[in-house]
Amino acid sequence: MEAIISSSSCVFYRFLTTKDKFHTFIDAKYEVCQPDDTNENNDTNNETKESSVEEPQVKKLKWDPEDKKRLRGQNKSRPHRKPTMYEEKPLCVSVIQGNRKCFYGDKCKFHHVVADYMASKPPDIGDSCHLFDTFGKCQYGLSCRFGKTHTTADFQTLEKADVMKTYENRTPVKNSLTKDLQNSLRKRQVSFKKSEDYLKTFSNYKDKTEPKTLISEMSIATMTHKPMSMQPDATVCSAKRQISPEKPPAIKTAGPLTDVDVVRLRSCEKKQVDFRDKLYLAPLTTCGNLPFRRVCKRFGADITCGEMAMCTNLLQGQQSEWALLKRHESEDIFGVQVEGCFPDTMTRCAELINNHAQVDFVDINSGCPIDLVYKKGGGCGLMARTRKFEQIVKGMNYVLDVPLTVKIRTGVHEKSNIAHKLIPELKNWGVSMITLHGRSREQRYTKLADWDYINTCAELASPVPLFGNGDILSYEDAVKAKDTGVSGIMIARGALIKPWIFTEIKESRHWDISSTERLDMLKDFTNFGLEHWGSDTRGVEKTRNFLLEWLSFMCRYIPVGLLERVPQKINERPPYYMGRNYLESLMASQNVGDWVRISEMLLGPVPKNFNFLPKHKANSYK
Ligand SMILES: Cc1cc2nc3c(=O)[nH]c(=O)nc-3n(C[C@H](O)[C@H](O)[C@H](O)COP(=O)(O)O)c2cc1C
Repeated sequence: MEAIISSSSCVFYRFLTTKDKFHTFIDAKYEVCQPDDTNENNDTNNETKESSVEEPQVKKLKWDPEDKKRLRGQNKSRPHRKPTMYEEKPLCVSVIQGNRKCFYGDKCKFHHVVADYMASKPPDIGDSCHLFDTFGKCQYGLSCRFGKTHTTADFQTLEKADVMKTYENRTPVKNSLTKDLQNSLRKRQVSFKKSEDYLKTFSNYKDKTEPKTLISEMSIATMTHKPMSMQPDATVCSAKRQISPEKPPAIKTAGPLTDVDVVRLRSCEKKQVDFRDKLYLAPLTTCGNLPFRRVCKRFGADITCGEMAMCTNLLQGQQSEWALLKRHESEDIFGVQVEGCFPDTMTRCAELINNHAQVDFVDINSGCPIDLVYKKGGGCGLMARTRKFEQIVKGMNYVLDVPLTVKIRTGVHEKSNIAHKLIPELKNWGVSMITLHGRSREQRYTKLADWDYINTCAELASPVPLFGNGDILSYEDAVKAKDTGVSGIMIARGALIKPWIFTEIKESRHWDISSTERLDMLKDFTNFGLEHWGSDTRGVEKTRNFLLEWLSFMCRYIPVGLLERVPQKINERPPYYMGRNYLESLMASQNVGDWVRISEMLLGPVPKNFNFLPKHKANSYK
């Protein structure tokens, strides 16, 4: 290879087009792992205090602190700096919000004297504030890093009344956790009436406080909720009628009593979502945040899903976990993904989401391979714990008014696929859609997804829609995938590498996107990020961090105009090449220093002592 450019932090080589320069790219978001000694065929998982359902066969998992060091897929050793560390003494929120009384009084360690804060504040990043321009008001006021445009010489903050009017009574982002709900969850004052009804069907359920209802006499089997297309309405509806408690509780309404207050949705009246032939942006921990999803929506993604949330954390009212459920108004078909391993917590969590969030579907992540989840019996561990899986699916389906979907893998071990055995069961248990990632847990990303197997499974799943997932990076890949008979496709890394893949698929073309267009896309992301995480130093650094995580995938894109043969394949490592201009070369660099440089074009210089190592370390080379 011939070195062309050499700068302090990066070296590019002219793209020599011999095939031998391509070698398999082993992506290991979650590193490749060995089969572990969990007994897959038994319910060998832990019973923790979170579960009140007795499971006599359950073997306790011993928590060995030494194991922590060995947890795979966590990348725990990477340097971690909280965005709060970048500002020594921020301005107190009480001052930002208009000099209201500081809750912490004398003990508050933040600035209260505006002039002192302004003297120590780092310089502004840009001349216009996206929040001020868009909403007519910047809630970060004096602490905004683009604040000059909306701050007067005597430190007053400005507002644009006419622009503000457009946003009156409009909430572009939904599903925030309210303080009231958080307090109720912490004090365990939230009612899980429907979940309790369901959980009482277990003969070994411990809650002795509630009198038994009709439900306890019913077999779980009668509670199966098959999608409308598969089951005559009468079967489902009569089962539902039986399980209502004999005396319904008094109805609380916030106005006159209407049908909506009295008549609950029957399972056959569950909200329906037409999943077929849609492009589904995969749930992506860390990278699939709300600003990134907004970018993908603009490029044509049809279905979006929140990052995986842990059901126990949601039930505890953890703010950071609830942030994963947030939905932007542009996300018209939006679901949330939850992970858990017990029927009681998963059922309650579904009821909580049903009652307090606006979602179109709820997805169970039974494909997650990471040790932290798998060893507890969650993620793809559930695929081998069919009894628990059944109870979870039926319980969640019972409490949800929206469809329940499931994401699975081919199986746990490489040479023993189990998805085909599970799919007929999932149909019977009543899931509304199945996504199949065509690789096993053991394989991670080392081999190509098995689309022949996905095809077989799609036939088995019919009439329940099955989405195929794995290795789609071009519209040709998508066409081939659809030909296998799947109802739709899910795209994960392909969207991170080139979010415009959705446009390419919809328009059946290769888009030789320019580096300026890509920079504009990154600019949109940073603006959405500032809206989402804030335009103060903390928000700017959070936005930068998520931008860098994304750039660690995006650098793998090779511009169409430079390819010897189209399309680029996901499992081929991009060779070193020189772009058609400086920016294109910079965007192709696999050096963290260059990603940081791109972030500086959009978000100003990094703070002192800044360091970054991507979470998904397979993508970081320096
Ligand atoms: C960065 C990253 C984060 C992911 N996070 C999740 C997740 O939260 N939930 C999930 O079900 N799968 C997650 N996955 C797996 C993807 O959804 C998808 O199943 C997998 O990457 C295969 O699709 P692909 O070949 O199109 O990348 C993640 C994958 C990546 C690369």
